[in-house]
Parts: sequence; structure tokens; C-alpha cells
Amino acid sequence: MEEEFSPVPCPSTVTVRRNPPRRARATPYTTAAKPPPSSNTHDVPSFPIDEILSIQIPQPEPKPSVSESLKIFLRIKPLRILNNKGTTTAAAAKSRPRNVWPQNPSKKHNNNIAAKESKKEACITLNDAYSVTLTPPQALQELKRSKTEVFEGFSHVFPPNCSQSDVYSKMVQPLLEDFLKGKSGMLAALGPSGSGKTHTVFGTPKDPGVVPLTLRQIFKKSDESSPVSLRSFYLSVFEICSERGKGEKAYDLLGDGTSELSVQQSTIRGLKEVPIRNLEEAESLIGQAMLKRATATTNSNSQSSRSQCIINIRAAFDGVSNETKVQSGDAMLTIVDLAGAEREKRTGNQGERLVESNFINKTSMVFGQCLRSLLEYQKNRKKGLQKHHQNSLLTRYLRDYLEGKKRMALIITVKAGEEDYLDTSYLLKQASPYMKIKFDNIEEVCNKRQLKTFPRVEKNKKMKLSAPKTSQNAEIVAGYKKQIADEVNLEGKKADQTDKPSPKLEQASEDNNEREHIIMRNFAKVVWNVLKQYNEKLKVAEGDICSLKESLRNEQLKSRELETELISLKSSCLFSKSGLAEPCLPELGAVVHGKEQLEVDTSLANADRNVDDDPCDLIDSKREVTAEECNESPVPNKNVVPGLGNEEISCGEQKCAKQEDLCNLIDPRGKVNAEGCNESPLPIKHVVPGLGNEEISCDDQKCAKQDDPTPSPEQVEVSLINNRLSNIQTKSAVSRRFSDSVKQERHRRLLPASSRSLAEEMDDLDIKVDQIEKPQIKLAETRDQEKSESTQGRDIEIPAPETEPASTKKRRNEQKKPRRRLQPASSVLLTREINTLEIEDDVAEPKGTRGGKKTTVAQPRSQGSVTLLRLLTSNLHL
Ligand SMILES: Nc1ncnc2c1ncn2[C@@H]1O[C@H](COP(=O)(O)OP(=O)(O)OP(=O)(O)O)[C@@H](O)[C@H]1O
Repeated sequence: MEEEFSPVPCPSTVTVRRNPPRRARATPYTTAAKPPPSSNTHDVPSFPIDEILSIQIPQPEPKPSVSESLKIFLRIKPLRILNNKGTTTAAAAKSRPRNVWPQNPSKKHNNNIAAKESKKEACITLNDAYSVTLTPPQALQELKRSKTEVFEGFSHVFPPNCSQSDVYSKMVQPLLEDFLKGKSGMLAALGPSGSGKTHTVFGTPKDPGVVPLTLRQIFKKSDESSPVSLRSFYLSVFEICSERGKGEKAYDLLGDGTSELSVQQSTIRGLKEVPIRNLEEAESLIGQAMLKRATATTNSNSQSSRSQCIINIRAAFDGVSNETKVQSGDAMLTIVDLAGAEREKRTGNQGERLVESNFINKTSMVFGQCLRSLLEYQKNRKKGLQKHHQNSLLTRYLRDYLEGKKRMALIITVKAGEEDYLDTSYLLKQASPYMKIKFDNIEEVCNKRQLKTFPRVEKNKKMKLSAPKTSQNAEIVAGYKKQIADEVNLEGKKADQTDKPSPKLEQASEDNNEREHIIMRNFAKVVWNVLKQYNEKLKVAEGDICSLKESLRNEQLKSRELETELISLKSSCLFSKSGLAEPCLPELGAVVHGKEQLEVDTSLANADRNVDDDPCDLIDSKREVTAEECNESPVPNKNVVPGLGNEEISCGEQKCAKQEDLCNLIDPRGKVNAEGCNESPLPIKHVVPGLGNEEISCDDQKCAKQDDPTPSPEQVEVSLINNRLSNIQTKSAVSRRFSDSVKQERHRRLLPASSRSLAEEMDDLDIKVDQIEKPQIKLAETRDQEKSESTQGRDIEIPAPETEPASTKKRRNEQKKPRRRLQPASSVLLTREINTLEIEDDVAEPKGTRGGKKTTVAQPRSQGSVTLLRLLTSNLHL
């Protein structure tokens, strides 16, 4: 047991397959056959648009036009015909003259003919249902004028012993089926006189022919298919004969009276179309027509037809389908019994009968010409169709059939006797090529404009001679007839309460399904094409989007590179700035300038707080400003520390001490402006590198006052400091109390002789410079002088420090561009002397211990200086 549960030893090597074998993606075709798994119902596959778009829809092949050959039937007349008694008699002997003329006078002669006919052999034998063999008589064979021929290709060959029903079922039944479906058709009987055309078409009461059997079948089907028939049948019969060889005339065989029809062009007017409601009425009308037809007794036929007889059976579909709501049309079934061509020798016709015979032969000839022309036209359509139909009234009436536009059938009746060999041979040779005639199935085209809404009324007066036009209306709507018939059948079935649908109904539903299928297929094709076009456009748009994205990415890279380059340039320029170099770029300079301005503002704000706290400290912190005011000139002892907010530009320790001592005195009058500095004859310029307002000149302050009478906090602060310091200076004191001229005079008096000359020179320079300066500055000076004078004897109120906008300050700084002025050497010496004098004066004053180191330079003070100092001191205390 332990061995069974022992762990399986690990293999020495393990093969891990990382990528399992992949299978090809299943196509819709492969997946369609498999049932969808029930477990993956939530996994909706992606729409296989690619596969669908790749499918090529096969284009439907054009339907070949439905065409059929001309059907030609052959019926062989029996040599011997059974009589009513059941005995066999010769066909010729059986013929009983009815309209006796010309009658054979000798009864004996007829008996001889019958005897001869019984002894003769047949010239035509039936090979099969579609071919016959024609054998010439022995006499002709000996003369070698003719030989045995085989004629084949018939639709059907009716043997001599065939019945009328056989002929009907094989020949007429298909036509009748199409006729009931709404397709018109025509059947014509051709053959020599006495061959049995009339017998085939009409028959006898005991052996009815095609027409009676058709009528029977029509009413039989009508009764069976639709109890409430929506179809109406009409019958019209007329004949075309010659009138004494002068022309053709049409007679209505169903009319009364003269029954002559008016023929205009191809239209027969006055033809009576009798509605037939049942078989009895129809047979009665047919019998009436047969009695009126012109016949005559010839040697070939005791009751030979002397006219072309046309029977029309029209079916009118007047009902309306409940489903399709379309109206029906008509169909026409035309049966023609032609007069038999006859040879003069055989018929023995003379006189008027001979004229009739010529007319009959001519009509038969034109009929044959039309068929041959149609055959040639179908073989070579470039040749054109010969209009032989215009040569006879009958062919004009049957034009559409003879031009192959409608379907027709021919039955050739022949006699099988040896003496009939020539007639039969001639006819078969003529008719054999007709078997190649094709009829296009153009009748199935439905023209809805010709549909009729209500049942037709009887049309007896007018009838168009052109049969195609008459029947076209009915044939165009053939498709709808079928639907109506199906609807009728459906109603009939409903009445019978039978669940099983009729074949017609199924056919109708199949037709509807086929139609819907065709519509949906065409619609799918259109949608398919649209989808393909959209797919192509979508691909193009995606390509554009990709290119735009690529260009955008490139632009972003370029922008980043430019930014990096700009930053490097800024950094390099900042380094250059730190080395007291000008900014490399204006923007960078502006940035640096703004930064410096911000630093200055910050420092000034701090100074404001210091001033508020202790004006003396303010003086200390801003001492360099005062030093600049006083020692902007290239004085050797001037110390400039650029870049520091509290750069100390000290004129000497004793000066600072003096400032500290005098701060309390200056404070109440702290509003004294610093323009006093400029009032000195020396143009003093103050430059403090590293500050936003590096150069603070008294001239600039004056300009600022002109622009803005309300001093900014910084201005007030700086001016306060400067004034305080300048009050210490003798020069400043003097300048506050005297005008320029007085000041100059005082300078002259105070300065030594050597310095006085220099001072005069400096005055000249100053005057020249002042003349160059703007008038505003002069006005400001004047105003400041007045203000300074007005401040005498009253306290100066220091306005509360206000925050000056940075923009205003910047503008003012921009306007107050520092103007460097070169000073001559004499001016330098004079300034130095003045400073020395001031320092000496200051030193002479008693000083406190505050302010740091004190300069202990002891120089002898002149009397004038002492007086001046006293005067200044006394004035300050006023
Ligand atoms: N198949 C047949 N069976 C029995 N009798 C026939 C047959 N064919 C013709 N007959 C008879 O032959 C005779 C002549 O026939 P029919 O009148 O039909 O000839 P036809 O071709 O019409 O001649 P026509 O052109 O002169 O009018 C008729 O009496 C007819 O009954």
C-alpha cells in the first residue's frame, strides 16, 4: 500500500510549451455548420465584416429567353373511312355532296372512284410519332422523277386511325392550358382540299373536332375550378372569302342579316362577339356558323370549304384579386380553318369556282410566304422581315402570329392516296422548314396600364382586324391572371373547408416568394456596394489620421527641443548676467529684470518695515543710497558692492554716525525730498547695481514727481532717507533754503579760491546740462523748491506708505533711464573738497556713540564753515 501512495518521481527534464499551437480562425462558413455552444452565449463574436466584404456575390446570369419552335402536327387522312354501318368505304366515295355544285352527274362515276381508291396503296407511311416516309407512286418511280422522302421533326404525327380526342389532347390541350392561364394562341389547319381540315377543326356531331372539344373543356374546367367564375368567354366566328375574284370580304358567321363586315385597314368592324356561358350555347353558335359558311362541292370534296374560317374564343378575366388588387386581362384562342389549296386538274373547278380556287390558293401561298419570311428573318435578322402579311386579309389579321410574336401551332392534314402524292409532297416540303421557326415568349410581360376593372360588355360592333392588338391586352396581363385564378381557387378551397392547399395556391406562394427573394437580393446588392464604398472611405480616413498623428508627434518633438534649447539659453544668459553681462535675449533680460525687480521690491518692503520700526535702522539699512546720492562721482573711497540690497556705499564712518545722530531731527521733516541732491551744482547720479532701480538719481525722482504728485511708498522712503541724509550735508541744506543763484553764490563764498573756480566751471556745466534737460524737470524743480520753501516753519507730515503698483514703478524706472554724465576733473576735485568740508563740519558736531566707528579726522575748521554750520543748525531747528 505504501508503494501505491508513493509520490511519482519527478522527471529529470520538464518541457514547458509556452506557445500552444494556434489554430486558424474559424470562418463564418465553418462556424455556421456547427451549432452554437450553449455555454458561450454571452460571448458575442465580432462582426465578420472583413469576411463579408471579401465575399464576391456571383452576378446572376441573364435568363435565356424562353422560346419554342413552331409546332407542326401532321394528320394523315385515312384511305378508307368507316361509315355509320361499320363498313369501310373509300374516303372519296364517302364524301356526300351538300352544296351541290358542281355535282358529279354520274353516280356510277363515284362508284368507280371508290373502287379505285380501295385498290390504291398509301404513299405516306408513318415511321414514328414524329416522322413519316413519303413514297412516290410506281409510275413516278419508274420515271425517276421523284424518290422516297422522309419528313421528320413534327411535333406529332397523327396516324390515319387516330381519333379526334387524340388530336385534341396532343395538340390543343397545351394551347388551352396556356389560354386559361392568360396566354393567347392560334391553331391553323393547312392541307389540300378534302384532306380533313374541316373535319379536324369542327368534326361532326358524333365525332366532334377541336373547337367543340375545346369548348367542352373550357366550360368543364370553369365549372370545376371556380363556382363563382370571374372569367367570361366570348365567341366570334367570321370568314374571309373572295367576291368574284375582285377582292376579299369578311362575313360574320354569328351575325344576322347580311353579316358582311366592314374592313378598314386591318380592322374588321361589326363583328359580333357572343358571350358564351355554357357548352350548349357555344355548340349552338358553332353549328350556326357552320351552316352559314360557304362551301361547295368539288371533285375533291363534296362539301369543300370556299372561305377561310376564323374562330375566336376570348376569355375575359374581369375579377379583382383580393391580395394583389390588380385587374385582369383577356386571352384569345384563335382557330383557323383554311380553305384547301387545290389543283385545277383535280378539282375540275371552272368559272366562279376556279376564281374561288385562285383566291384560296393565293391566300394559302401568302400564308406560306409569311412563314418562310419569318424563318429567314430569324436566321438573319439583318435582312429584315418581309411584309407578306399585307397581301391578304387573313395574314394581316394574323400578323402577330406570323411575325413570331405569339405562339401558334399548325396542323397539316394530308391524304395518303397515291394520287395525292404530289399534293402531299408539295405541302410537306413547304411545311418542313417551318418547324425551325421560333417564338419568343414575350406574352408573359404584363402591362398593368391595360388592366381592366369591370367586366367587359359585349363587343359586337367593332373588331380590330389585327389579332395581335386585340389579344395583346389579354396576354400582357397573363401573370396577373394566374394570381387571380389562384385567388379564386383559394376562395373555393376555403368554401370546401379543405386544409390542403391547392397546387395553384402553392404555385402562387412560390411565385411570391421568388419575387420577394429577387427584391431582397437586389436590395442586398445595393447595400453591399454601399458598404464596400464606405469601407474604402474608412480606410482612406484612417490613413489620413495616422499621417496627422505622425506629423503632430514630430511637431511636439520639435517643440520640446526648442524649449530645451530655450532653457539652455536662459541658463547660459543667467550665468552671463551673474557675470555682469547684458542679457543675451530680450525675453530673458525681461525675465531677469522682473526677477531683480521682485527682489528690490522685497527688499524695499523689508525696509519699509524697518522704517516703521526704527527710522534710525532705516537709515542704516539704506545708507548706501545716500552714499550713492552723494558719492556717485568717482570718488576713490566709494565702495560699491553690487548685487546686495544693503550695499554700503559709505562716505565714511563719521558720516554714518552723523546720520544716526540726526535721525531724530530729520524724522519730523522726513518728507523733505531728495531733490536737494540735485540742487547742488554738481549733477549727481546714483547707481546701485543689483537693484531693480539701480540708478536712483535725484533728477529721476523729480521726474517721478512730475508724473505722479503722490509719491509712492518707495519714493517717499527713498526721499525720506535721502533727505535725512542730505539734511546732514551742508549742500543739501543750502539747496533747500535758497534758489539756484543764491546757492551758487553761497558756494562761491564757501569754497576756497581754487575750488571756487572749479565750482564755477561745474556750474557752467550744470547749467548747460540743465538747459538740455526737459522743461518738465525744471518745472518739477521749481515746484519742489516752492514746496521745500513752504515746508519751512511747519511740520512735515509723512504720508502713510502706499503700495505703488509694480507697473507704475516699472514705467517710472523705464522713464527714468539713468543718464551718465561725465564730470571734468575739476568737478571731481570740487566734490571731493565739498565732501571733505561736510565731513569736517560733521565731525565738528558732537556725535553719539551709535553708528559704529567714527572717523576721527581732526582738521581745522574755518570761521566761515563754523558760521555756516551754525546757521544750518539754527535753520533746522526752526
Ligand atoms: N380523319 C378523318 N376521319 C374520318 N373522316 C374524315 C377524316 N378526314 C376527313 N374526313 C372526311 O373527309 C371529307 C372531307 O373532309 P373535309 O371537308 O374536312 O376536308 P377539307 O380539308 O376541309 O376540304 P376543303 O378544304 O375542301 O374544305 C369529309 O366528309 C370528312 O368527314
